[in-house]
Amino acid sequence: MTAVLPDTALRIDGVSRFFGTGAAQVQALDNVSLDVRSGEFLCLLGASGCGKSTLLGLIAGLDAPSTGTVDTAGRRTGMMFQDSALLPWLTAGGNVEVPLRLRGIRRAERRARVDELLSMVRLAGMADRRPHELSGGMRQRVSLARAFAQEADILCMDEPFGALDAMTRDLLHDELERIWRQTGVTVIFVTHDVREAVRLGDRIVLLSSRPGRVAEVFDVDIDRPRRIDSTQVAELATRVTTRLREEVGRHGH
Ligand SMILES: Nc1ncnc2c1ncn2[C@@H]1O[C@H](COP(=O)(O)OP(=O)(O)OP(=O)(O)O)[C@@H](O)[C@H]1O
Repeated sequence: MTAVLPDTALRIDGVSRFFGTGAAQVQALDNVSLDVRSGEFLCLLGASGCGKSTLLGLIAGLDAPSTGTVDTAGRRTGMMFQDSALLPWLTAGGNVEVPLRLRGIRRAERRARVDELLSMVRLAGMADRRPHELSGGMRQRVSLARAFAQEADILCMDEPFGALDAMTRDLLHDELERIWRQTGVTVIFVTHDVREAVRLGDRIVLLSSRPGRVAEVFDVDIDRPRRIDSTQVAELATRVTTRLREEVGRHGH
C-alpha cells in the first residue's frame, strides 16, 4: 500500500462488506478502492441496493469493513441524511446547536455560531421556529446548517435532497455548492439521480449493482456554477445514464 498523500482526504483500499452469515449472507460491497482528494466533491451513484449507503457508513465510521481499509488519516467525518431528522422538541437554532454542544463549545460561542450557520443557509431570523413550522425545504436547510455545525473535514451526505421538489432541490444545490466552496470541506454525496450527480460532482463514481464495485469513474469537466438543465449537464448525464443502464441490465434488475 502506498502512502496517503497530504492532499488525499480519504483512501478506501480493497473494501468488501458482508452482512449476515451462511446462506443468508449478503455481499454489499466487493473490493472497492478509491482515493478522494481533499476538498473534492465526489458523487456516489448506482442502482438501488448497490451499496452506496453502506460505503458512506464505512467512510463516516458508523460501520467497519469486512476486509480492506478506510483511511481518513484522522480527519473528522460528519453525516447528513435524506430525512432531515430534526429533533421536534427543539427549535431550528436548538437543532443546529446540538453538534456544538456535543463538542463542548461554550454557550456564548454556540449562540454566535448558530446565528452564523443559519445565515449561511439563508434562515437568519428563523432560529426560534420549530421544525413543524417550517417547509420541507427549510427543514433540510436547518439540517444542512446542523451538518456544517459538525465542522467535519469530510461530510457524508446520503441523498440529502431526495425527498424535495425539483425547484427546492435546485436552490439547495446552489447553496450547498456555495458553502462547499467557502469551507473547502470534502463532500461524499450519495444519489441515484444522475443529473444531480453531474450538477454537483467533481467526479462521479458509478457503482455496479450488488455487490457494489467501482464500475466507472467520470470526471465532470464542466465549469461551475452549473445549471442542472444546461446542455453540457444533459450530455454528460446521458453518457452516465447509458453506463448505469448497462450495469443494472448486467445484473438482471
Ligand atoms: N445492516 C444490514 N444487514 C443486512 N443487509 C444489509 C444491511 N445494510 C445493507 N444491507 C444490504 O446491503 C445491500 C446494499 O445496501 P445499501 O443500503 O448500501 O444500498 P444503496 O445503494 O444505498 O441502496 P438505495 O439506493 O436503495 O438506498 C442491500 O442488499 C441491503 O439489503
